[in-house]
Amino acid sequence: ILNGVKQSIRNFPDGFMFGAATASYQIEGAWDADGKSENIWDRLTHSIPCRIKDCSNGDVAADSYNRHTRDVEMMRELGLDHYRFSLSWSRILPTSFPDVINDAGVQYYNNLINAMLKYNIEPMVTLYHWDLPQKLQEMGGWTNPHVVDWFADYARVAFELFGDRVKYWMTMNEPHEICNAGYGGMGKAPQLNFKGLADYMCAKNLLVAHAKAYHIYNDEFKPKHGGVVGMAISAGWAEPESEEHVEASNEALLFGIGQYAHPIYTKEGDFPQIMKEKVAVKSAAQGYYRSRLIEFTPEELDMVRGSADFFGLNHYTSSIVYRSNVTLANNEDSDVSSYQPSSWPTSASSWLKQVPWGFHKLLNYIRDTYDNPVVIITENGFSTLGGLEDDERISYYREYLNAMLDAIEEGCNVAGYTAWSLMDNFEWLEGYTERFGLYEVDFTSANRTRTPRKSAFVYKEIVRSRALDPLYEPNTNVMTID
Ligand SMILES: O=S(=O)(O)CCCN1CCN(CCO[C@@H]2O[C@H](CO)[C@@H](O)[C@H](O)[C@H]2O)CC1
Repeated sequence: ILNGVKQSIRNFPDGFMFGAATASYQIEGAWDADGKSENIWDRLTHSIPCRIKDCSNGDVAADSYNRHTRDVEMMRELGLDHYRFSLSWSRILPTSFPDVINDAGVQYYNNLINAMLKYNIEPMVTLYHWDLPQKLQEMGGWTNPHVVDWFADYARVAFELFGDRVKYWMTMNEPHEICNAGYGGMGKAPQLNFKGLADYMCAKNLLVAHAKAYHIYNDEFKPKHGGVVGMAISAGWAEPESEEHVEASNEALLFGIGQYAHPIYTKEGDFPQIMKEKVAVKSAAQGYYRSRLIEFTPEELDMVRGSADFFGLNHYTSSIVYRSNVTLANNEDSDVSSYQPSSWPTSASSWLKQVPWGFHKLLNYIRDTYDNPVVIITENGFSTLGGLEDDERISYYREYLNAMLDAIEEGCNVAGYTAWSLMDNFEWLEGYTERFGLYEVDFTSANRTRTPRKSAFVYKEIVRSRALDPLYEPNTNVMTID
């Protein structure tokens, strides 16, 4: 009983998978060690260092390239079922192409995977988590249609190298960040900032590249290894400001999650109809001869439709949306505006507010819009400015897991949950100023000491007991491997 309210313990479904996630550029370091070649984040952080808030970079980061033993120990301390990490394309293929395979780089991933399997921790591998080889960006990167073959060739090498032990694959992490933020804005490398043009080229090429990799796995590797392939799509919930803005909310979701989920997870495939219509009309009005949104060919439509065995979802927060009546800037194709009320609990990240009911609504939306696919939460987590007594992060995890259990009780087919992140890491343009780790990393120490936060002990107990007990108070004196 807490404040007079009975606190009930909630159990997770049998077989539910609990994990934690990281990404190559954010944790590995060793940016040019043992034959790895330059990627677009090396280039951005080295050429314009203070584009990053603290003028830092991932040259060393958490030094996981040299510390996979400690990383696996942390997974064992938490008792994880799975660990999601990404492969560095330019560490495995230094020329970007399969003519040269970098054995030292492959060895790092083999050592990590083999150590995980030794302790029954399921590797969940993301092929691409934003660290494109710089050479490929110089040839147009994701706006160049040839990226489909570049990515497919890289994917086939990864399936050949690790497919005998890795059963859970994701092709891309957060296509919206890759394309809309990286090519349509300044939010991510390469900061091309051609909104309404390069972002749409990226979106189409990325989806076709994803599908090609999916079919390679499905045709050439699944028969002998039996794994699954999906994509980790990021999505915030869009809550209508009032009844009159419900249509604006639907449009925000279609331009957000729908841009990447519709082509893959709906029966008809393709970009959402309203997106195609709005961009075509706006493009014509601007005097473009063709729509700025690049169309799929009929063959591409068929290739992309149904190209996933599960729905990977990265979710953090929500916003309030309404139909804006301001005249839109050029190439702004969705006339929907959004904001986050100042009353919503904050985090160390300007965009991340604690809105658990938004998670519940988003899961119901995915159930209803994409015919209740198997969903794996591939990222969910909370940022602080540091410190080990992270009660806010504990509250966030409990609230979001509670909301997820509500959605599961309403029929949402959620098979697993992955906390972002196992450890503090390079938070892109925010550098090391925002911390997402269950483990704190001391970036001033030579061996990048990892220390469990209070939230690590709480998450460990959730994984051990397969239950959510809002009253559990951990003993944080010593972390053990049980
Ligand atoms: O949600 S709303 O629509 O109300 C506002 C959108 C704000 N976006 C959401 C996605 N986020 C990228 C998340 O990025 C993910 O999360 C981690 C923490 O940032 C990163 O470290 C991971 O690498 C990345 O996969 C950037 C900000």
